Amino acid sequence: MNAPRRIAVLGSTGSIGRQALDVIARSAGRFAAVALAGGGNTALLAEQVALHRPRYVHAPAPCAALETAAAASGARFAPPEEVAAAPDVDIVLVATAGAAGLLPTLAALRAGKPVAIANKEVLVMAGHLVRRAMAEGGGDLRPVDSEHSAIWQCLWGETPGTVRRIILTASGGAFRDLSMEQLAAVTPEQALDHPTWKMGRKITVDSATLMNKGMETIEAMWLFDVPMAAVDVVLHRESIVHSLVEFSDGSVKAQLGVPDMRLPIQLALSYPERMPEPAVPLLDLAAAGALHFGRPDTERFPCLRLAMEAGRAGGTVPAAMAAADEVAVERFLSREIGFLDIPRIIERVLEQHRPVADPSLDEVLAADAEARRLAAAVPAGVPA
Ligand SMILES: NC(=O)C1=CN([C@@H]2O[C@H](COP(=O)(O)OP(=O)(O)OC[C@H]3O[C@@H](n4cnc5c(N)ncnc54)[C@H](OP(=O)(O)O)[C@@H]3O)[C@@H](O)[C@H]2O)C=CC1
Ligand SMILES: CC(=O)[C@@H](O)[C@H](O)COP(=O)(O)O
Ligand SMILES: [Mn+2]
Repeated sequence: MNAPRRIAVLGSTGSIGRQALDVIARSAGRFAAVALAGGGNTALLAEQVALHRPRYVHAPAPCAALETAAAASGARFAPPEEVAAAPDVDIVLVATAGAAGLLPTLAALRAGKPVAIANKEVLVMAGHLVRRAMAEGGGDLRPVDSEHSAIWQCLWGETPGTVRRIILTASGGAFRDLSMEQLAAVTPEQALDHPTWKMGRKITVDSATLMNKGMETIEAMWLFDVPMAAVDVVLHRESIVHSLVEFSDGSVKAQLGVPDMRLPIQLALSYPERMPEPAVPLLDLAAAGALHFGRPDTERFPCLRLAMEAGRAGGTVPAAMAAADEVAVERFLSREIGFLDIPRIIERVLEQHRPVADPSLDEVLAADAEARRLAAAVPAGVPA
């Protein structure tokens, strides 16, 4: 048997990270977790280190249990940017939430590594820098986000230049059937109750506002090198059709499966091979019965429109939007603002943002910091 692929799992304590470790543990030695990086949940990270015995570990503030587990397993503390470029790492899975994924992604691509990219904020903030790092270092991106994994698979074997339209499916999130009046009164607990997927808190709220889908339109532009005009969104309640590609001749291809992230995670790690065994329960279409499709409503869910406009504007606008969204979602989760304040705050921040075209990394980070400051200062309940 071949030596295992050595995987750095950045964000190993999160929803994607934990599922990735499950995929790795079940891979019968095809994959090994050689680096683990978490955030504040150092107790879980310590357990993961004891189980997977990685070479590298990282947490912003390690606890005693993590220090002990690392020493016992011979793991060395190293920052994610160093791990991402280490010669004894074959693939970097970026499953850190938010802006923290940016520097390791750039480091891995500049070092010529494949990056299994779950973190969409990285592409939203700085897709142009990501593509530049790929060109400089020769690294490549393997989409983990379910829709983009679907599109990736639909494109395998197709002739470049034949894509007419990328069609992203959206579940519609927790509040897809609510009126504006009802949306004004929803709680964080209700927002976190996603109808089809089990995910981290931030992305689950983004799904409820349709910001997740908006960010995915920008993610698709950078991953598949298409303009926003070639990206479309269709509502699909069941999350079984993960996305579609329409080709020049009118033919449409889709990828289907049960809503379970272990499949796209596994595929990004095994590429270009498919694993011999399924990572997830098999799809039973007869049991599913009916699949539904519809148009998204940007009146009730303006974040989709805001994100698509930001994607068209480019420069620092998507970075400012993503940063404002991160702050607004955090404020909503801590009950400081209402659900409908999320798009209002983002819109208010974007009105005040002074865009920079083709920004440097420093300019992206400055736009991010300024948008966070502005978003924290917008009071609740202010009309856009
Ligand atoms: N969950 C899903 O099914 C999907 C997720 N994605 C994307 O994948 C990414 C991760 O999502 P998800 O797993 O749901 O998120 P989670 O919130 O569950 O996990 C986030 C991970 O990032 C770590 N983290 C957060 N902030 C920091 C920081 N400042 N520095 C270092 N580490 C940090 C967390 O550490 P800790 O928990 O220890 O604090 C955790 O390991 C997101 O970008 C999301 O959009 C995309 C498609 C599907
Ligand atoms: C699993 C995954 O890829 C999520 O990004 C998912 O797409 C969220 O569902 P929504 O379609 O509700 O945004
Ligand atoms: Mn997705």
